[in-house]
Amino acid sequence: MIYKRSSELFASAQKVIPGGVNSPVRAFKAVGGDPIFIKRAEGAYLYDEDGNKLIDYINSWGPLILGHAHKPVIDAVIDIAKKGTSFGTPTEIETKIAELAVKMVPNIDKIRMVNSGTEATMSAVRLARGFTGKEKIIKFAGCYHGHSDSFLIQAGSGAVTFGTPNSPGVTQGTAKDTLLAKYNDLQNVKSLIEANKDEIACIIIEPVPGNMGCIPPNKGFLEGLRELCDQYDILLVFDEVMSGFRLAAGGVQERMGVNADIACFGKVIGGGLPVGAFAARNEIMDYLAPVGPVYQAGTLSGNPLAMAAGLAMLTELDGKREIFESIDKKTAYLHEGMEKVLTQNNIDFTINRIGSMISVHFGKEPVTDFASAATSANLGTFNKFFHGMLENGIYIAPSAYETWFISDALSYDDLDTTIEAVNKVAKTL
Ligand SMILES: Cc1ncc(COP(=O)(O)O)c(C=O)c1O
Ligand SMILES: NCC(=O)CCC(=O)O
Repeated sequence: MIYKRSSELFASAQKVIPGGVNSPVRAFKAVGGDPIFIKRAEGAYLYDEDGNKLIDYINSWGPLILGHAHKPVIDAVIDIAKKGTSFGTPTEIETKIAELAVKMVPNIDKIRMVNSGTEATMSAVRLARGFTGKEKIIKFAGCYHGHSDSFLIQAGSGAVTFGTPNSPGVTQGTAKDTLLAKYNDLQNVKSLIEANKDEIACIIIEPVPGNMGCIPPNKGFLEGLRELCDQYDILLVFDEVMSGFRLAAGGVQERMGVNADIACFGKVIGGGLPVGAFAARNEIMDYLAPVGPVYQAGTLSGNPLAMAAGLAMLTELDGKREIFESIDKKTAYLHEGMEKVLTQNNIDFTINRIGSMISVHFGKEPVTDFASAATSANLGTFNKFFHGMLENGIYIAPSAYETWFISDALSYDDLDTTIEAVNKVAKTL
């Protein structure tokens, strides 16, 4: 594959944009080489500026669960854009998407729209603090909740990929209110709570983490957190930015039957436009301004284009619930296929999967938390794997700490092509 024009565009970008990218994970800094500039995309495929066609396993980092340029979403955006792009007033479509989200997600009465997953989690924590009158929060090492200050403590995703899980710029004052727990370790959480009695507003968690690879929660772990939260009067915040409207119509709350007090969304809920949201039962949501005292706002929150894209996406998912089964089956097929060829090629690996979240780790040991994800990251092997896949026309995240984002636009032929590419690349590892 030739990436001449991409490299030229990257050279120009670097002069005026830090690192040439508007979000660090897009850079290939961890794997080496220049990022690929995309010209257009359709269904399961990206077409880059040099005319290469790639099978896409990033899908805009999750939102495009039905593939690129999905017609109902595109049509909805075009239609509404002709009527104006933003009014700064309430619009009917905001109520429509809220009604649909409240219907699809268990255990929520009201939802507030924001512009990103970061805003959703940041606002959820403020709400939890306001509601409980307590200040500390517990987060888990390796979980990523966006880039607001409280969360850049042992954060996953790009923060760990680029070696800054604790970012400079976060004050000591803020950092001291974020207590760090080990994922899948209930005893550790309990000790933290005991040591900070009556001070913890919420536990925030990716109920199925995707930002240290995909890590399934151990049996009883989420249930145990729910019990601890009930026992100690702590709110449980599920960050479902990645898992929401993906692992089930109602996210992890539905799929695993554990209720959160506040659920955060992003990615799929915006259909590829900038949307985040947080939701809870009335008692909690009515603590928000203008009803309650906790302030939260946004000039472009509930933007008509974004709401139209999100509504079209959720309408598709709600109307065709079989999509969730279809995408799970495709991911299971990919899982089995990759497992087979990696085994045949004597590669040390672990594949983690729940539904349509999957990650390949180049180590034999189980990957159950941040420490084991880091041990199995084997960056040298991963980087070779990444570039080998790319050379074979397969685009996966340029980081050993990301889940693959599967879309239902992938055909079984695409999956076979991918498995064959894994087979070829495995011989070079
Ligand atoms: C679980 C999780 N929470 C929050 C975020 C932040 O979302 P955004 O990038 O839209 O700010 C992300 C994605 O990056 C995420 O994966
Ligand atoms: N796992 C990280 C993401 O999904 C977010 C992408 C970004 O930060 O650009």
